[in-house]
This record gives sequence, C-alpha cells and structure tokens, in this order.
Amino acid sequence: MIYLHLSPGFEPYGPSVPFQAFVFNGGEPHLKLSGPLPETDVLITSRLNSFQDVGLLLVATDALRRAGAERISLFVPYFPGARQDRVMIPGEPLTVKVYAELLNAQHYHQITIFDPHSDVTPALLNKVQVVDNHQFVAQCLAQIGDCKLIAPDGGALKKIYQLSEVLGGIDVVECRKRRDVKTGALSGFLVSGPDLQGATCVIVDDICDGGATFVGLAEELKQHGAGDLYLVVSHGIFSRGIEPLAVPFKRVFTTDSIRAITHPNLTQLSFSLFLPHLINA
Ligand SMILES: O=P(O)(O)OC[C@H]1O[C@H](OP(=O)(O)OP(=O)(O)O)[C@H](O)[C@@H]1O
Repeated sequence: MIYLHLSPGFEPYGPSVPFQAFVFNGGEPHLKLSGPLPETDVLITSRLNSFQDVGLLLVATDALRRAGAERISLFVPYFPGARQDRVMIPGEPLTVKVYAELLNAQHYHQITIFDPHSDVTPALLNKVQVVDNHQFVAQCLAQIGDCKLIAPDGGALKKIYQLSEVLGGIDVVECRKRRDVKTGALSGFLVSGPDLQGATCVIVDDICDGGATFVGLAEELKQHGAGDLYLVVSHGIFSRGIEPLAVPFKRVFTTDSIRAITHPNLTQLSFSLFLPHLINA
C-alpha cells in the first residue's frame, strides 16, 4: 500500500505519493501527481475541515484513478457535517447525508473515520471502519488518575458505557442537555449518578466547538461538589479558543484531527498514534 497524505500530520506511515497541490486564483483546488504510481493500492489521508479540503480530496481521487489506482481507501479522522445528523427544524438540510453520499459516490475500498458524532455517520457510509476513542481516552486517563467519567448528554451514553467497560468499569455520571423545544438552544443540564463530592471528573465527548456545552456542564458539576475537572474531546475545533475552557478545566485533552494547536492548558495527542492497525487494513 502507498499513502497519499493530503493534510500534514500523517507522514510517518510508510511510503507516500509525491504530488503538488495548489489553489487556482479563482479558488478552485488543484493537484498533480509528481510521477507514475508505484502501487495500485492507495490510502488517502485527509482532514476535511472545509469545502476546499473536500474539493481537493475529490480531485485527488480522480487523479489517482486516472494514474491507475485500483483500490483507493480513505481515512478522514473528522467527518464533516456529522453533527447535522437530523433535521431538527423544518428547512434545515441533513448535512451528514450530503457528505456521505459524496464520498460513497467515489467507491472507496474503505472509509475510516475516528470517533464519529453519532451512529448516523457510519450508517450512511458504505464500507466504513470506525476507530473508537478508547485508546485515546486511555492515554489521557493515564495522565489524570482516578476519576469519574462524565457523559455530557444522552447521545454520549452508549459510547461512554462501552468506554467504561473497556477501561475496567470506571464510574459513569449521566448528564442530559436541556434544550429549548422551539429553537434547539442549550438551556441547562441534568446531572444524575454517583456522589461527586470532591471527585475528579472527566467529561468525555467527541467534539468541542465553541465550548459552551462544557463550560456550562462544568458549572453544574461544581454545584454538585465535583473536584478537579478535565475535558477529553477527540476533535478540538475550539472556535472560541482554549481560554474559556482553561478556567473551569484543569486540563483539556484532544487530538490533532482538526488542526495542530498549542496552549499551556492543552494536551494534544496525534491521532496518527491510533492508526497503526490501518496499515494492514
Ligand atoms: O463546544 P460546543 O459548541 O458546546 O459543542 C460541543 C457539543 O456539540 C456536539 O453535540 P451537539 O449538541 O451538536 O449534539 P446533539 O444535539 O446531538 O447532542 C458535541 O457532541 C458536543 O456535545
């Protein structure tokens, strides 16, 4: 197998296809393979954070097929649109389906994703392989020590109980988001489960975007007597930066599935660490 790394951060994995990528003045992504393909079995790795990224992936896939690639697999750690996995308000799109259909149409041999937001993403993708967050969270907990796992909402429950079992039965605290029925806006949290008095609490979730979910939940956990708080999220968008999270959380852990970022209160693990098994996929 040979790799085509469309984004930085994947490089340590075997021989890769050299190419030049650039964007035309009008904004259209373009790519040119730098020579003949030495193998017909290719794994493309790419972050898909923008339409530009998706466009580059599609033209790269076409270039590979024209160069003779027979089996093309894809690893996209963060799946775009995964949170828009249901139509909550009439008039909204089902965004995750739009992206899934786009990728299915490329007939990849396999699509591998890391810790998707819900079961909807893998359900929509043909030939999908899901890398769960177990190894990532285990590495974070090794730095934290004894703790309780906090599930921030109902959607996270199934995943967090699986995680707890894999990690030897760590206590789980179930929380639920309260949302305004009309607007869908977050209005608070319900916390239920074991006594939190002085306990180190680790909120585990897939994505941190603006962080309001976690800052709000941290306040609620403190009101229940929680001790040190940590946040562990697979995909760190951090659209409002790390600062708002640095107040309630002793430390934030994430991967570089979205981008590399440095901050004194942040520990970022490379998602590449969780990929070696893919080489033989
Ligand atoms: O950092 P924030 O901006 O607060 O967003 C983070 C939250 O957003 C996502 O859930 P979302 O609320 O979209 O999912 P759900 O409605 O399916 O629970 C994600 O799983 C986090 O819980």
